[in-house]
Amino acid sequence: MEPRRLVVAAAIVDDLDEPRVLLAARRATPASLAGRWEFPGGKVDQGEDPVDALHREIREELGVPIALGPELVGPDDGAWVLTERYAMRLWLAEIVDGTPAPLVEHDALRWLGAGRWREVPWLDADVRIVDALIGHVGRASVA
Ligand SMILES: Nc1nc2c([nH]c(=O)n2[C@H]2C[C@H](O)[C@@H](COP(=O)(O)OP(=O)(O)OP(=O)(O)O)O2)c(=O)[nH]1
Repeated sequence: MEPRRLVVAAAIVDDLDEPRVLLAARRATPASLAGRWEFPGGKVDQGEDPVDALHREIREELGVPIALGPELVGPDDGAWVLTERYAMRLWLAEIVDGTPAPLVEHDALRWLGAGRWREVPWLDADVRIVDALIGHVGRASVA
């Protein structure tokens, strides 16, 4: 079987030192995923460094530069298996400059406030990752 293709994504928060608000993005494509929410990001190109790929994807999708915080290390060799075809690595991040916009692939962005991080219909594979993120951030105010 082919190894899973690596996807990289960002859990963009208002403040890396004290995260309270999380940015979720609603997929516009493909039809099978449209209307579900995810962490912005995308596939790592052949030979591309994963961190470089993440900065590139966020620039393309949201139009803003980000600074990365810690990685939310997953249980599958450090990654989070999404499907038979994809596994994802996820970093906490904050926006360095500007206002994000749903430029491609997404048709809405939403800042989820404290206590509301589960309140959108995340992609199936993301539900346990959101739970882990809440545990990692580890404050009652976001749980
Ligand atoms: N970006 C992202 N993809 C996710 C998440 N959860 C999840 O199951 N996926 C799936 C959806 C897609 O099948 C795959 C990532 O593909 P993508 O469409 O975001 O990749 P891309 O931006 O490079 O798109 P493309 O130009 O290659 O079509 O991973 C998530 O939180 N963020």
